[in-house]
Amino acid sequence: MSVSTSQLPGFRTMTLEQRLRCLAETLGREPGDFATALANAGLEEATANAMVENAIGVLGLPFGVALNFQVNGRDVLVPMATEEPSVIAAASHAAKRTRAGGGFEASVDRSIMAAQIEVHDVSEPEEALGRLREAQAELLGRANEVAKGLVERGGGATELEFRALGDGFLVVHVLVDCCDAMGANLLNGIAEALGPRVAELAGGTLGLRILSNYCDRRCVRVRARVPFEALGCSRAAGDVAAHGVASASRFAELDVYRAVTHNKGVMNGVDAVALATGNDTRAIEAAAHAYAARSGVYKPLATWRLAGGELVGELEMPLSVGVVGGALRAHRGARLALELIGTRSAGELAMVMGAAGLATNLAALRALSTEGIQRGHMSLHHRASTGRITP
Ligand SMILES: CC(C)(COP(=O)([O-])OP(=O)([O-])OC[C@H]1O[C@@H](n2cnc3c(N)ncnc32)[C@H](O)[C@@H]1OP(=O)([O-])[O-])[C@@H](O)C(=O)NCCC(=O)NCCSC(=O)C[C@@](C)(O)CC(=O)[O-]
Ligand SMILES: NC(=O)C1=CN([C@@H]2O[C@H](COP(=O)(O)OP(=O)(O)OC[C@H]3O[C@@H](n4cnc5c(N)ncnc54)[C@H](OP(=O)(O)O)[C@@H]3O)[C@@H](O)[C@H]2O)C=CC1
Repeated sequence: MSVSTSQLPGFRTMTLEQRLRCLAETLGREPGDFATALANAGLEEATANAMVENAIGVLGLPFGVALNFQVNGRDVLVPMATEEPSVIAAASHAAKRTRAGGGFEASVDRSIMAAQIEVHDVSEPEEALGRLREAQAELLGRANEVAKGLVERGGGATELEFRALGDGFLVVHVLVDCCDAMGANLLNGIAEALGPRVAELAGGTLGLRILSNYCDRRCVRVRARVPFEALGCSRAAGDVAAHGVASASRFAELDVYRAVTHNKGVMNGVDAVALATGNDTRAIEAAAHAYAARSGVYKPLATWRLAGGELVGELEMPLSVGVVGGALRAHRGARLALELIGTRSAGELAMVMGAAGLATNLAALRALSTEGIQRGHMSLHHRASTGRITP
């Protein structure tokens, strides 16, 4: 379901109950529906006990909504779960400013992940690779028998890759379009099903059979163009802010110590949406930082440039996220988060997550390069430390 607007005037000053009612109205739901969905932090103890081992309860985390987002022309409410004050305000703030340039434009690759099958003790790697290449059709067919459901949805195994790693190691990648799933369990199933035949063809010892979290074929790209005047209370202030953000971005490109913190600011948004929607933040983080270092030097995931009176931001990062399976099977709160975004597509979720990452990055750089981070961030920290939840 789509919302007609992600700008909800006065939302920040409402009580928690008023916010839930306002969201229900905005989404055309019964007042009270959302409160029910979020009861017990959106997760019953009995469900938690079935989800993990040795459970002793459910650990709460603040769950909020970032406003003002427009992604590919569509207004989107962005659910965020985070323990850190000022992240949701920052995202809403930057999203408000980007609206003047048309919001966020995003695109996403197909949901391609690689299942790795490793074989070692291979004495003749070149011959082994030849035999594996000849058996491609057979191996792909077997993979697609395991992933029947995916094939019916228009996905499934699409391609195989073979590499000799040296020292008798060889690895086969089964590339799979996992549609709207994150894909880990799916790919592990495929890797385990194909493993023995791959080892037989390679003439070696079967090793690991597991997906790779380095999903560099499953990237999201997000762009925002912000007119200078939208960045400050006057054209002059906007100019200063735009130049400050572009310079901060350049600093991150030149210095790894800065790039890591810069990317932490990106992940403020990405992880908060991932947590809210029940996605695997460890998988997302591992891939993001490997991608940031893909040239051999750790670089920013998002950059900002000046172009003809506009500040132009671009983010590119791998994102393996799902709107089915995983924690979503059991977690009411996470399902509510997806309902707020109004999507049933993993690609669309990835684009919203990327937009959230670019937004939190912009807000942080704008604050850092103008007044400094302490005023905005610490005033909200102070509010949290005094326990004042509602204004
Ligand atoms: C905190 C702000 C937004 C204040 O900024 P401000 O200019 O004082 O805000 P404002 O009162 O003028 O409000 C502007 C908009 O911000 C939002 N907003 C503003 N306040 C609230 C609030 N209380 N509750 C909800 N929304 C809020 C809201 O959308 C509001 O629009 P309005 O509702 O008025 O139409 C700004 O200073 C900011 O963006 N700071 C950056 C904060 C940040 O990045 N925090 C993350 C923690 S620091 C970190 O982890 C990362 C870092 C910094 O190390 C990364 C890096 O180094 O790159
Ligand atoms: N290294 C890692 O990152 C690892 C992560 N994990 C965990 O694995 C979980 C994610 O695995 P994943 O395989 O995504 O989840 P699940 O196995 O929970 O769910 C995926 C299944 O959902 C079904 N499905 C229904 N609708 C769709 C659709 N539209 N698109 C795609 N699939 C659909 C498919 O089954 P069917 O076709 O039969 O209907 C598919 O196999 C996460 O909890 C993650 O933390 C686990 C191991 C390792």
